[in-house]
Amino acid sequence: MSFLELKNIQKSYYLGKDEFKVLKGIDVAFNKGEMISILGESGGGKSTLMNIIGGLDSKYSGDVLLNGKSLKHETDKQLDEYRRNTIGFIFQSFNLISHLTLLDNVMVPLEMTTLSKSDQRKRAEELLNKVGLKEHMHKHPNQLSGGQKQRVSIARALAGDPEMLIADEPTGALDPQNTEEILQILEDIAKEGKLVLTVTHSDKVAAYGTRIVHMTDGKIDQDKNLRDKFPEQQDETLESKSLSFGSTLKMTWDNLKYNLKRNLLIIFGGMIGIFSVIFMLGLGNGVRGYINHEIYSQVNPNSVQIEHKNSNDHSSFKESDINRIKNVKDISSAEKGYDSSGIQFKYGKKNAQSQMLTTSASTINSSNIKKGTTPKDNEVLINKTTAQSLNKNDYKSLVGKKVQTTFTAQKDGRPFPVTKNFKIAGIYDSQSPLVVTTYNTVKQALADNKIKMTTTFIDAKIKGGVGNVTPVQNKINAMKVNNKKAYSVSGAGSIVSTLNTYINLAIYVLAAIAGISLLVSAIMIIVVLYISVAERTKEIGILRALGATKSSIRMLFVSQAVLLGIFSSVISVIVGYLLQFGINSAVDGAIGYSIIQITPGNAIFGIVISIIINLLASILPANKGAKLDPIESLSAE
Ligand SMILES: Nc1ncnc2c1ncn2[C@@H]1O[C@H](COP(=O)(O)OP(=O)(O)OP(=O)(O)O)[C@@H](O)[C@H]1O
Repeated sequence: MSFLELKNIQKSYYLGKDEFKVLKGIDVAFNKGEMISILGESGGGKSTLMNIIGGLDSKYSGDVLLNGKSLKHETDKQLDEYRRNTIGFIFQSFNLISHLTLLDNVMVPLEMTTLSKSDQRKRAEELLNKVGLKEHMHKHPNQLSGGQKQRVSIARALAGDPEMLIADEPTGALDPQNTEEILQILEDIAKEGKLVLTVTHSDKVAAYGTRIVHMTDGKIDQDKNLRDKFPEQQDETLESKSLSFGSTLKMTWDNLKYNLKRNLLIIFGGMIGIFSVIFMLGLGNGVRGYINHEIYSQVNPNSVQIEHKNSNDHSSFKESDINRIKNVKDISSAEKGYDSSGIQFKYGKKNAQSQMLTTSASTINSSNIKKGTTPKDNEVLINKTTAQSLNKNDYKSLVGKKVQTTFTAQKDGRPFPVTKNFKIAGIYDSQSPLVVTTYNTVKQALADNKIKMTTTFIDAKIKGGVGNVTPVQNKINAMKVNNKKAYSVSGAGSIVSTLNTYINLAIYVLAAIAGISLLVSAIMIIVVLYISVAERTKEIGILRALGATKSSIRMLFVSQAVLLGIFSSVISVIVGYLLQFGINSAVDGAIGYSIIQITPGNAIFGIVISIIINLLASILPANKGAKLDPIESLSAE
């Protein structure tokens, strides 16, 4: 059984409906240790035959048998494997990958073997040494002479330890001296027991082989042994695998570095979109935080007051009302409350006024109390403006002092002024002109005037964040007593909550507008990748010839897009944080608040969205690259 056997191989090309028969029935057998020169007229079908033998073309009739096993009807994957394991290609135009160093070019087939990284490198260096180029291994192909390039391509063809070498016009572009040297290397390879198939036009080159096969008009018309073939050797071959993700990534990385300026521009373009989104979100967080901070410093948004739905109803709330409110989910407490408008103070000769007396201490944020504490029985908490009216020079000294306080109550359906001396428990600084005291204090003051205490509102507190306020308010507003809506809720929380909804809406609209530039960068990535596929068509052909699978080619472009996305977004995040630092340092002094707050969540969102967009943008170009025909790609200029 021969190593390689061709049986009645026929191949036609079609131009429209016209059939051009190129191979018209090739029957021939080759063995390892042979150095075969394929001679023939130009256009006789030699390259077409080599493509079939090399597993690059599977559209033919007849059969190619390798060790008796047919190559036909094989899947793409099996043909990829066949090229990796069995074939090494050497081309007339060398077909080295220009953005990789010599070492990396030779490493490509080795990365498709199961050898360890260090063994791969060792073997690549040995092979470069064998062809006399070890000291040039860090150069790029464009820094070499033609003869040197061909030697690199021989080293690369041998790297995967193939059983057969296909050399299509290997010396076509070389001077006589280099031709001689290359042929010597090819002969040495045959001597090692490999099958070497060399396509040539030159009789001189053909004479170097052990056998000449001549083709005319798509058929073999001469098959002549020149000398004995070299002995076959049974040595272990390298086990192959498809290109690993890491190797693909490294190739992409090398390509990015090779086209550095262009890629920096693309990264910059992508950055604009991601940066705008991250920055808008950060600014939104800052503005929302600032507004909330300002509001919360004045009031407690989780404190609500429940009044009668009917504003003409001045009746006292009952225990049953309080229990009803207490049972509402997320209400942490509900207490009797009293309020009255139009408060007057007298301290010595000084008078002052305040808008409202309330028993709801929680409406005042305790952090705003400048001096003293919240009031106990027979005490009041007043605001700074009121205190300053009573003692301009040293308002804080009023804490602990007694002031005459007058508020208006209802007696027999008429307004009735109630006057009593209360101790000032504390002074707070806020714009709300409230006077706070306890329920019992009011009750006692009214009793002194023979007035029955009325609970004018229910003072309730809501658990959790400000987000709980609106739902709880809605529930209470909807509650019915005797089939009628009974309560009306007021408090700062619902305003804060509504305000936040509007601010969030504005942030998302702004971020979405900024996001339009992401669409632009996605289109940019699509265009760039299509250009990249066009530029790297030859490289795709080379990689496919070396046994890379379609998915490896796809991965090459997907990883290019993803890497670009990672770089743009990570730089955007860094720039965003730097700008945040700069702006906040400048503004902090003026408003006492960090107005830009990019959260880790925003940063991660930016990076993830950038990767997803680039990933999606890479699908079409990457598929185009993967589907390219290896033979056509190899002939790309
Ligand atoms: N993709 C193709 N579509 C149509 N015709 C093709 C295609 N590839 C090759 N041919 C034709 O097939 C014939 C054989 O081409 P092939 O390249 O195999 O010849 P060759 O013997 O290698 O020639 P040369 O020595 O000049 O390289 C030629 O006439 C060529 O024009």
